[in-house]
Amino acid sequence: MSETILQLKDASIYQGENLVLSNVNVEINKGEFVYLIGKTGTGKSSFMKTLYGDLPLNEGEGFIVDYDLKTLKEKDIPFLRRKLGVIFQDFKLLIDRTVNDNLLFVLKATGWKDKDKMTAKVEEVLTKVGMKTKGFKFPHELSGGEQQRVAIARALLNDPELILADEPTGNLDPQTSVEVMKVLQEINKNGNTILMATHDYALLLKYPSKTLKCDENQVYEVVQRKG
Ligand SMILES: Nc1ncnc2c1ncn2[C@@H]1O[C@H](COP(=O)(O)OP(=O)(O)OP(=O)(O)O)[C@@H](O)[C@H]1O
Repeated sequence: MSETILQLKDASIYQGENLVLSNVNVEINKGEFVYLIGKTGTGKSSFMKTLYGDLPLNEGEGFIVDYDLKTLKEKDIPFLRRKLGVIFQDFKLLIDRTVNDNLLFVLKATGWKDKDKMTAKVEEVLTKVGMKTKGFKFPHELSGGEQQRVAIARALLNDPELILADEPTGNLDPQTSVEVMKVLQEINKNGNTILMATHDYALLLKYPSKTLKCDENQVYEVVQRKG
């Protein structure tokens, strides 16, 4: 039987007083790669933010990696985020330290203590994204695509049950986007569940997968045409 990683039932998503999405019914199972598409302003980021606890869920039901979004407390959020790997359009790397130190910083902040294990973990995740030899570099010494690979490596540090990627290729040229996408596909093949918001239809066509669309305050699954 497939394991449910995310389930929203009749959920409404708000930005303050404004209703962004209503009657959201979405289920994501372990191992799936799911796109979230929709025009600008239709609520993709708000949807993602609700999932990682940046926006509260006040209406409907929402369960994500064993957390109930409806009863989520402020103090639970860091623990929820440890089970999620979040990737943003603008990478969000710390610019004042090397790639290795960016990753070690996250491990320390999430309670890792053993130096050897930390070094081994950093090497493991950098290897997964093809950046093993670049750990000594500072973010500004890397291309956009390389910085995004590091951000993906960072998202993998605590073996997340679900990766939420909000427009991860939004700042990259088409060729680099495909390279980053290949990394995400590889990670998915190795068992990680991924939800990726994007407006890059070229990627969707090249790597077809289950697709959810935000439109007119609704989220629904779209069937991709073949050929
Ligand atoms: N901080 C905020 N406060 C109030 N309203 C907001 C806020 N952020 C977004 N909104 C509104 O919520 C709606 C959905 O925005 P959201 O950013 O989720 O869309 P999106 O689909 O991710 O767009 P984009 O592709 O441009 O990132 C929009 O009408 C937007 O104006």
